[in-house]
Amino acid sequence: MSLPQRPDEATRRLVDPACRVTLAGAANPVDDAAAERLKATFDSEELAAFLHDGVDKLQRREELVKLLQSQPWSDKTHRYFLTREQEYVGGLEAAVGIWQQMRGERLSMEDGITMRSLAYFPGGLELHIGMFIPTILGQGTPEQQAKWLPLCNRLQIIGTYAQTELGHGTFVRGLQTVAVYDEASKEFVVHSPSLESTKWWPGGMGKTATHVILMARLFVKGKDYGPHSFVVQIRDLATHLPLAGVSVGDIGPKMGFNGVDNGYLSLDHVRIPRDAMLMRFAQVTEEGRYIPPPPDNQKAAYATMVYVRATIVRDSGDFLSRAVTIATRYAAVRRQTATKLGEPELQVLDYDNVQQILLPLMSRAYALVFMGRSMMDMYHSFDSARARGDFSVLPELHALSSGLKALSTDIAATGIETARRQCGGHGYMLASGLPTLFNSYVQNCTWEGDNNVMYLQTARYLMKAAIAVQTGKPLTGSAKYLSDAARQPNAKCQVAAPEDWRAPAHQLAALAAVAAQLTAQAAAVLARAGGGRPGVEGEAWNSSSVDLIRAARAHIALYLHQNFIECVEAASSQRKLSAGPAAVLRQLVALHGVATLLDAAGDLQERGYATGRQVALLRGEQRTLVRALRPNAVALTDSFGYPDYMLNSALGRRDGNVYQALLDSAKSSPLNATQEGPAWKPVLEPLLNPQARSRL
Ligand SMILES: CCC/C=C/C(=O)SCCNC(=O)CCNC(=O)[C@H](O)C(C)(C)COP(=O)([O-])OP(=O)([O-])OC[C@H]1O[C@@H](n2cnc3c(N)ncnc32)[C@H](O)[C@@H]1OP(=O)([O-])[O-]
Ligand SMILES: Cc1cc2nc3c(=O)[nH]c(=O)nc-3n(C[C@H](O)[C@H](O)[C@H](O)COP(=O)(O)OP(=O)(O)OC[C@H]3O[C@@H](n4cnc5c(N)ncnc54)[C@H](O)[C@@H]3O)c2cc1C
Repeated sequence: MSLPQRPDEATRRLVDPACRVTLAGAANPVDDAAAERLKATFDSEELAAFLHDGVDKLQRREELVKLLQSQPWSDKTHRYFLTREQEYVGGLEAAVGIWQQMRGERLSMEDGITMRSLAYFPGGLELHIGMFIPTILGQGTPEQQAKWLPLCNRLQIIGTYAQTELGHGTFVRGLQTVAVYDEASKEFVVHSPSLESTKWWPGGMGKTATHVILMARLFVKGKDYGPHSFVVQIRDLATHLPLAGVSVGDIGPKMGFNGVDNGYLSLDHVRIPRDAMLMRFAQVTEEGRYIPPPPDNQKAAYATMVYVRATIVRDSGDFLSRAVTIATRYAAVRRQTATKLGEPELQVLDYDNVQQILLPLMSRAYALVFMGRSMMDMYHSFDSARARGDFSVLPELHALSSGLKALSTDIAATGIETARRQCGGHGYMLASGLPTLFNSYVQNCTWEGDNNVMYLQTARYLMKAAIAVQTGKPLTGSAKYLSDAARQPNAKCQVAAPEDWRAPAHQLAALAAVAAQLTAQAAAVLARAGGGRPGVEGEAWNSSSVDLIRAARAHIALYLHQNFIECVEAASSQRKLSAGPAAVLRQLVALHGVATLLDAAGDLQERGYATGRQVALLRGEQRTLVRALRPNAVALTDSFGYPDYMLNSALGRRDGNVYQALLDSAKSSPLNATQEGPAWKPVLEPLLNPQARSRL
């Protein structure tokens, strides 16, 4: 059923005159959405093509959307009304459906990845694709890859990554699952020796996976060599029943992501062949000799975590930009409160407070999108170097990917919820798309390394850099600015007018000053706690962790902003963008710098780098930049290039027809399947129906 957007004539004649004025003033959201696009000062399609690496890629996405919309397994109409079991089965059907389409239509891997993100239906294959295959690729020998990867690619086996246990997630060296080499049979015996050693959390392990990458402590001839990776079959391929000695199941409902069957697993002296240990780096020979990984790659078994953290950084911009798209488009068509009776009500996006929240969030989404691309480039160049046996960039990559994983997911998770709250009551509807987006995103702050713990890994690197600075050693890489800061410990902010704060040079100088101060402070606190001895472990480290995390956050915030500036300047100087989109991106960069600095307003002043007046100028500049960007708000969401099918949001639809979409969605609620509702017979009728009540 379709209702008119404005009150019809008959209604207007019925209502009293005062009310009539308000009703007549109501605007049409579809007109508002169209009018917004006319305000734009740049070509949003050009920017969209740039962000998606070409018009042809965008067109291809449209074709893939059509393909998905024609399939029952990727229909999203009922997505918000599913039971846990339906979600689990549906998530798998979608993943398998995409895989079959790829095979049947001979689609490329890139098409498959795009289809997965368009359909976005997390399920039992997430870890097969996201960690099982990458671990075999990264840590398996060529022979092991040849054995396992074809089976993985044909979905003849399904795997997951089983590292975390009931008792240990963060402290990987504390894992209790063991893999003991038996020289007589040339097998490993994998075993869970305690309740705490039960594997807990691996995605898809509950009811889907047939195999796991098991992270277990390797024992050879009684010696403990710490966590190593093994491929272990847990279910029979013909019956899907657990193999002997394997106890496995689903861990139960979670805050979100319920299509994924996260699982538990306990092993009772299960025997696996020697070649089940992934031996690209560390090896155990037939006769039971342990060959360690190369000295500069002692953490080879942790490499999958570095890869996945890089992909998490990449995805953060994607998720935040979806939320910003929904909230901004809705704020542009939602009207609330007329300043004068009889005047049209204001678009919510024209309220200063809403703009001041949504547009900085937009700038953060763009910054994360660019960061994600750079992070993956960094990972791929490490991967090529690793193939040549060169691990020299790993410490820097680990420090950056850990800190960026933490900061980007903090920004994205907080940002999605902020965006949802800007949508008022309708943002609380699943049909808005925002609650599901938040609930299925927020675990990114925890998995693959809790964010506090990840900041502390970056801090470990920073503290070593701080010690190097103190001893006069030259620094390279992302912490190089610490040497410059040490040479000018009393540098002061040079901003004199509000617009000075737009200059990348002023912004970077201020962010570097904050990061350098917080690093120096953390180093001093750590040294004091350690009785003057520098160290990156133990009680002194623990009692300094608040300062360490602040320092790491500031270091990564600087890195994120610097990357945004460099990417936009490179695109502009290489003429990948024309003047219009380049100018708007520069405004976003400026706003991102200002918003990031405002997050650190206290730190800017605490040690006298900036004055209160300079911070006031910064705040004023944020207002100016937000107002300058306001006409482009909706066009900037268009440049993210999300098809309506992908967003699956009544509020974020491109055409602005939000109220009709909400009503249509409500009508598909299973509670509306009958007029009287499912509680009528068992509960309500005995109470309400006089005849039934008389029978009580
Ligand atoms: C799709 C997603 C689904 C989710 C899946 C999951 O969650 S799966 C489960 C995901 N689970 C998690 O993410 C668990 C999170 N926990 C961990 O990653 C680790 O246990 C830890 C990093 C917290 C500490 O580890 P530790 O106590 O062994 O280490 P330490 O602090 O004593 O440092 C020793 C040295 O190692 C270095 N180094 C460390 N890591 C790496 C690395 N990846 N690479 C390279 N290097 C690394 C470190 O810099 C240091 O170097 P230095 O200074 O000596 O030259
Ligand atoms: C949805 C979801 C899916 C997951 N999927 C998988 C999977 O597929 N495979 C898998 O193996 N694992 C998986 N995990 C597990 C995940 O990797 C861990 O939960 C994560 O690494 C955090 O570890 P933890 O749960 O032990 O937290 P804990 O370490 O118990 O953390 C609790 C608190 O202690 C703090 N803390 C802990 N250690 C330190 C420290 N050294 N210094 C300072 N603070 C500290 C943390 O910051 C946190 O605040 C998943 C988790 C979730 C939520």
